[in-house]
Amino acid sequence: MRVKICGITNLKDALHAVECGADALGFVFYNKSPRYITPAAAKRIIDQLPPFVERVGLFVNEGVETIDTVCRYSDISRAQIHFDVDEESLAAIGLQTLPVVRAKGPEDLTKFQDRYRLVDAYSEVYGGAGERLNLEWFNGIDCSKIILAGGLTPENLEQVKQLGFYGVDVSSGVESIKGKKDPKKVQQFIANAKSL
Ligand SMILES: O=C(O)c1ccccc1NCC(=O)[C@H](O)[C@H](O)COP(=O)(O)O
Repeated sequence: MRVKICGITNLKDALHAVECGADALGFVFYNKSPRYITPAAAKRIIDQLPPFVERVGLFVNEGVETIDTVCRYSDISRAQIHFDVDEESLAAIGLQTLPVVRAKGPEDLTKFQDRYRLVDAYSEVYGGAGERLNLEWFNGIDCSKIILAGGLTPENLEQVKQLGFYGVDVSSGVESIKGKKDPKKVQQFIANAKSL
């Protein structure tokens, strides 16, 4: 099970998550988020990371040029797209992408079904809301290219064991306050995910 720790705002949390085995770190470039980080601050963190860590930049309602510019400057390896896009728009972005499905019901789970995608619970704040999805929606769905997000915690990860997700993503469920990760929760979340 791959693990993304999202909403990284400081070097200490970034290095701790990597030491615990995180496969990816998420950097929120949406300035209305309590986890917002500037491209310059993200670059300072990313420049200190060891090899083989996916650096995911999160974008809400940004144009291709902005996405490309920020990702190139901050050394982001994949752009996570939190707004409605089609395949043509994704292809125009100059690096690997991760489309986000903000699911309101099971009918949303087949969007981008041939792609690796992050499936999150729909929320008005675009993400990081701590809201769960109904896992029954995934029964009978090929989850091998889905990264599950939304209200996950070290304690509730067990519930997703049988569904065959490619990975899991978490932000608020491993925080002490918004924008600050709790080291013990991060360590437990990653250990539990890797044992599924
Ligand atoms: O985390 C945020 O504050 C955020 C703000 C705006 C767009 C996306 C955002 N996060 C996206 C993520 O991938 C979160 O990790 C995902 O929504 C799960 O969050 P949580 O339910 O808090 O684990």
